[in-house]
Formats: sequence, structure tokens, C-alpha cells
Amino acid sequence: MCARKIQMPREVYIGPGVVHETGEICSSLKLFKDIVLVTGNNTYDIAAKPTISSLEEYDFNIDIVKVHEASFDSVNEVKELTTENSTVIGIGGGKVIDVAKLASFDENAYFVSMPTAASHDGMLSPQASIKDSKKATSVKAHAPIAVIGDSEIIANAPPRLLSAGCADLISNFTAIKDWKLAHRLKHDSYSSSAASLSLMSAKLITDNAENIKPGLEESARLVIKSLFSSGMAISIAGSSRPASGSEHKFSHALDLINEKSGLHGEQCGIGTILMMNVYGGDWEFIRDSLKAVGAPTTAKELGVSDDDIIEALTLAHTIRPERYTILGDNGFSKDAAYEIAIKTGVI
Ligand SMILES: NC(=O)C1=CN([C@@H]2O[C@H](COP(=O)(O)OP(=O)(O)OC[C@H]3O[C@@H](n4cnc5c(N)ncnc54)[C@H](OP(=O)(O)O)[C@@H]3O)[C@@H](O)[C@H]2O)C=CC1
Ligand SMILES: O=C(CO)COP(=O)(O)O
Ligand SMILES: [Zn+2]
Repeated sequence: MCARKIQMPREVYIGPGVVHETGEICSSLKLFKDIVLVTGNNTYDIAAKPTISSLEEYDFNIDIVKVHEASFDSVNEVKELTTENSTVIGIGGGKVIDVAKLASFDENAYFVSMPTAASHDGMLSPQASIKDSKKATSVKAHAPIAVIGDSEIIANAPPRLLSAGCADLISNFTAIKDWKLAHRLKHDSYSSSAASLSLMSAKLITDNAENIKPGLEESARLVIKSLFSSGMAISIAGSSRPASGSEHKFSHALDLINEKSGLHGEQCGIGTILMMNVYGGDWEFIRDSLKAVGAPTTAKELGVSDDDIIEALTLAHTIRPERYTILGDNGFSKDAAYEIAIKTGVI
């Protein structure tokens, strides 16, 4: 078959208190009664507990797995409890959702995505970002059958998570530049509709940056919808290309150097300042937009050392070398990394 498959979620529910309707939603979709509920330490109390109560009202049987990292070990832990007659529900941030997504895909089970924060654009994409000790990979998985986003929970999440989601979207500006470059220089396949959707998602944030405030349901809705449309761009492209370029390579490199670095979106935001400078683009606009949404723009604000930034810059090209970006095959020299990081005020 030469047709390319584009996967989208069948149903998307978003609204305050929708978590309490999970049982009804899963029942109406006729999902399997054996639930594997994947969550994290913080999100268990906030979102998993009310979800469990709602599912129990509809006689679902529930196994619970708490995961702490998006690793293949965590995926295997979930797979041990999952069969093709299970429904896997991922309730939490991006790591939990990626683990639930890949485990359900591998076991041919249903997948329901329940984001608890507007911190990343993976909640409905069919890709899963999985990290192991020395590698960051984007693995093909599947789109959720349903997304259940409780806007009250999302709006009340720590403000840093909302800023990180905005920064993950702002990073689409350099991701698209890299994608176009790879298309021109390496003949990588390119989709102008996916690229447009990705850029529109980023622009929704920069156009409204001054009005995006933590704690406001309206802001949570705006950011979550932009994250959904960015995820749809990933679906159309069939890869994370429209939302992940050199700035994401920088962020993944930073994760490998310093396990206690910042949030994914925060790191990608700083990567976007740096890479936009390399492109000769308006990096000050990126920096100011990040500031406006409350995201960090310096190593100090991110909580990492200047040395970590330099090392991540010099290593970034080694992450997923098959994905061509402005970093080319050889990446930054140490001197060039210092120059760019100082010039942009990142260090
Ligand atoms: N597949 C894809 O297409 C994409 C994947 N990603 C991936 O997503 C991950 C980043 O996601 P991100 O969400 O930033 O990071 P995490 O999943 O690590 O979540 C960050 C923290 O926020 C906590 N949290 C989440 N929601 C709430 C809430 N409502 N209240 C209080 N705390 C909360 C989590 O708690 P807890 O301890 O409960 O987990 C966790 O400690 C990365 O691994 C990245 O690679 C990013 C973009 C796209
Ligand atoms: O984070 C992503 C988009 O925001 C995509 O993730 P990868 O960089 O892991 O492909
Ligand atoms: Zn990202």
C-alpha cells in the first residue's frame, strides 16, 4: 500500500470538570473494561483519583502504574499489565502520556490521553519521545482514541508548566526553518500544510503572549488548543519534524548532560533563541515572546550552568543525526557556542 496514514484522535473533550465524566466517555466509546491507568506522583492525587471514581461508577476494572520517566523500562512496565483487550489511559504530563501511548500501541490496546498540564504538544500526536541513558528517540506510535482535557486542572497546574507549553510552541519557528532547510538540501519530505499549521500554532502564542496568564481557564484553553493543533501538524507530517528541529536537539542534549535541567518546553525555548540567532532571524522577538509568557531566557533562569549550555550546544548535532538541521553534520565548535550564547544573553 502506498497511501500514507494520517492519524487523528476520534474525540476530544475539553472543559472544566470533564475528568469526572471519564467513565461515561469511555463507556460511550465502548472501550475495553480493563483499564491500565498510567500516571505520575503529582498527577495521581490531582487527576487520577477523580478519574478512578468516575470509571468505577461505570464498572471498569483498574490497574494503576506510576511512572517517573519516559524510558523503555517504564513502557515495558505498562506493557506487562496491558493486553489487546485493555484500555490504557495516560494521565499527566508529557512523559506519562508518551509512556502510555507507546505501551498501548505495542500491545494493540486502546489509548486515551488525559493531559493535566499545557506543557507540551504531544498529547494527541502519534509519536512518542522516549529517552534512555544516552539516547533520545522519537518512536512511531498511535494517536489517542480520545483526549480528555480538564481545563480546570490544566489552568490550576503550576504556572511554569503553562510557560513551558508556550515555549514548546514558540520553538516551532526554528523547527520549520530547519525542516525547510532539510527539504532543500537533503530532499527530506516536506508538507506545507503541516508547516503552516505548526507556524499558526506558534503565532497564536506570540500574538496573545501578553494575555496568557496562569490560573486563567481562558489562557489554559488557548494554549491547549494551540498545542493540539501543533500535535495535529505532527500527525499530518507523520513525524515530529514540524515541531522539533535544532532547538529540540539542544534540549535533548541538555537532558543527557544534566538530568536535573529544566522542563522540556523551557529548554526548547532557550534553544529557539540560540538557533534563531544562527539563522540570522529575529531572535530578540523570540526572547521577548518567551519573557512575556514567563518562560526562562537565560541559563541562570533555567537553573543550569553556563558550561552545560556550551556542552549542549556542541553536542546537539549528535542527537538524531539523520534529522538534518542548521547544525549540519559537525555542529558548533566550542568557541562558536560561547559566542552565540553570550551574544544572545543566554549565558
Ligand atoms: N510525543 C510528542 O510528540 C512530544 C513529547 N514531548 C515529551 O514530553 C515530555 C515533557 O512533558 P512535560 O509535561 O513538560 O514534563 P513531565 O511529564 O516531566 O511533567 C513535568 C512535571 O509536571 C507535573 N505535573 C503535570 N501536571 C500537573 C498538574 N496539573 N499539577 C501539578 N503538577 C503537574 C508532573 O508530575 P508527575 O510527577 O505526576 O508526573 C511532572 O513532575 C518530554 O519527555 C518530551 O520529550 C514533548 C512534546 C511532544
Ligand atoms: O518535543 C517534540 C515536539 O514539541 C517532539 O519531540 P522529539 O524532539 O522527541 O521528536
Ligand atoms: Zn517539544
